[in-house]
Amino acid sequence: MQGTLGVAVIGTGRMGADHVRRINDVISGARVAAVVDIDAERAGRIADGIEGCTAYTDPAAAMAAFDVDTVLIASPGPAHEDALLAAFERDLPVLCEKPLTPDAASALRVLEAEQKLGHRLVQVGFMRRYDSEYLRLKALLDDGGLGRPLMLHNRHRNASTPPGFTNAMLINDSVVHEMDVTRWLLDQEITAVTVLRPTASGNAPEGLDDPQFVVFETDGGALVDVEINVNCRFGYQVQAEVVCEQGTARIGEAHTLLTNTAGRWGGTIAPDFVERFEEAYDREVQSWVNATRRGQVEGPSTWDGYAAAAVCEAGVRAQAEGRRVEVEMIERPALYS
Ligand SMILES: NC(=O)C1=CN([C@@H]2O[C@H](COP(=O)(O)OP(=O)(O)OC[C@H]3O[C@@H](n4cnc5c(N)ncnc54)[C@H](O)[C@@H]3O)[C@@H](O)[C@H]2O)C=CC1
Ligand SMILES: O=C1[C@@H](O)[C@H](O)[C@@H](O)[C@H](O)[C@H]1O
Repeated sequence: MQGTLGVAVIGTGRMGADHVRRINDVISGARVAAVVDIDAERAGRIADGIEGCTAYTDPAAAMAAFDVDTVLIASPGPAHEDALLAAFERDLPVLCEKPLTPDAASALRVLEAEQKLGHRLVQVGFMRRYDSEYLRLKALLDDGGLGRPLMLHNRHRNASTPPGFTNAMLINDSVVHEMDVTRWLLDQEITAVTVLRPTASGNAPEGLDDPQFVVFETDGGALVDVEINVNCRFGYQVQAEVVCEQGTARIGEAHTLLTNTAGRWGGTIAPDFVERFEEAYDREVQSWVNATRRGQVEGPSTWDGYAAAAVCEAGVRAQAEGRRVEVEMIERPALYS
């Protein structure tokens, strides 16, 4: 696909609006040709500020527009399947925000639909794979100098959660990122999940058990733990430390300016993911546009989205039933080998 790509951005909430800004002002090779939201006023407001951009309430109508070449899905997870299948009908490349879909059965339907097409169309928005610190950690592990990875410790802290955030969302919306980075960094599949809960924080809203401690086992024999702590109040932190046979490596602690002043030493903590992962989102969307213009599909695939959904399903059951749950997954299809 040559020339400037016309993108239809579906869902113009927090992430969608940020991706619209990114496509307009930050990256090259694409423009926002359409925005779609069930909230017509919201979509209209965004379209009004962009030359040549049309607002829609129906994703399929936007995809049918003559100037739409690609689709960026940033609606809530339960709306992804319909939007993905509509994009497949028109053979349009898609960048789909995580999660691919909210459960393994719907992710499998999407996986099967893409296989019927016979070629990949989807890049899933697991943006940590584009973060400079995670990329360095991945390169170090692939280099092999640290030896075999034995353990991976993760900390995932959010300042607060939006209203209505549930225990299942803690797994499906938040820990899903650690599921993806575990599979990607270690190049191993997750085979079982256990969820433990300490005493709930006084900051946790009614009905949410926060923080939680999640453990993954992998088919390569590694153990992975995740502190998920989404109402920590002090800011947004994502950290990882891998313990290998010949050494350890850690990211996420000092990616900021460090100052010494008045008897104090330290840096700042990002308030949220939009700031902490700003460069990663930029790199993710630019890579998607570049690959699409070359006629290629790269990055986290529908298979990665399905695998994460299968691990999420085990995680939600492990959480609800208070026991270790094994992950059930199909064999990796040839299209994703
Ligand atoms: N990669 C990352 O770090 C992050 C990814 N996300 C993901 O981005 C997606 C959107 O999340 P947010 O922007 O936080 O949600 P949001 O609630 O701020 O925005 C969602 C928007 O989609 C619209 N919408 C709802 N159903 C729709 C449909 N069927 N068709 C079109 N529009 C529809 C809503 O009216 C709203 O404007 C989710 O999949 C979420 O998991 C969210 C936060 C961070
Ligand atoms: O994807 C995201 C949110 O949906 C989720 O709620 C946060 O916990 C994550 O840190 C963020 O990256």
